[in-house]
Amino acid sequence: MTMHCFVTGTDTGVGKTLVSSAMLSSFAASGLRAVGMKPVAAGLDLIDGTWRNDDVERLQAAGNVEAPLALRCPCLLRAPMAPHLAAQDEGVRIGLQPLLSAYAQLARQADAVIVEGVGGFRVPLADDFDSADLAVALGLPVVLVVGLRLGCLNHALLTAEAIRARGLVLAGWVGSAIDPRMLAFDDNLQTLRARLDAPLLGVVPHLASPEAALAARHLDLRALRSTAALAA
Ligand SMILES: Nc1ncnc2c1ncn2[C@@H]1O[C@H](COP(=O)(O)OP(=O)(O)OP(=O)(O)O)[C@@H](O)[C@H]1O
Ligand SMILES: C[C@H](N)[C@H](N)CCCCCC(=O)O
Ligand SMILES: [Mg+2]
Repeated sequence: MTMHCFVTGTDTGVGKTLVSSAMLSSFAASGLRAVGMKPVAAGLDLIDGTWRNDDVERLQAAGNVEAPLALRCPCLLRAPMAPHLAAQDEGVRIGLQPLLSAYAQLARQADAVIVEGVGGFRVPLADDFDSADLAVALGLPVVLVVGLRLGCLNHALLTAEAIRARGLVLAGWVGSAIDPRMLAFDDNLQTLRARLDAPLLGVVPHLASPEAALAARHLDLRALRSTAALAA
């Protein structure tokens, strides 16, 4: 059975990479061939003479399939900003076909390709397509990461609506406690549980060391199996 999915979030900086890495770590530990893909990454840092993107590196570290960078991240952009603007600065245009082709190649080598979107669900990628169009073109079940902070109820509900409006399956959602001081934490979670109408795959508490394997302890991915079977 394949467990490929598209991970989106309520915003940028809400825990998509942490949760995607935790999913990869969990799938790899259960014996699946798991690989992370970041189709479009914006933000390169010069580390030891090499330009690196933190998301791409974290996803790679959490998976167990060796694949070339060109497949794991076909579109690496320098500036940490909206990807279509970063692309414009570099005089390039983000195209859908290279992203789909890279995904197809990864999917041939893995049981679980975890595709991390960029920012929130409707981030523009070019004049004529956005991140939601990419999810549709990939045809993957979607996992929504809700960064638990004030404002996340509205963002989560709008995102779930947008996912379903495109005919995609919201396979599950994960809460990530990005704000350790959030008021009424449990009541907010309960509100999301009651209204998202999708399986809760876990709540990652605010971790002092936000690492994949530690976050994975808070996930239960069994509910994804039924959706994966539908999508296969
Ligand atoms: N549960 C948590 N506990 C502690 N820190 C967290 C938690 N979830 C996320 N973080 C931290 O919040 C920051 C943003 O998380 P992450 O990089 O996973 O977000 P993202 O949604 O992938 O962002 P981007 O849109 O840039 O890809 C990171 O520093 C991460 O370690
Ligand atoms: C650079 C950052 N970490 C993300 N990768 C890009 C987020 C783009 C957000 C665009 C927007 O919704 O305004
Ligand atoms: Mg990320």
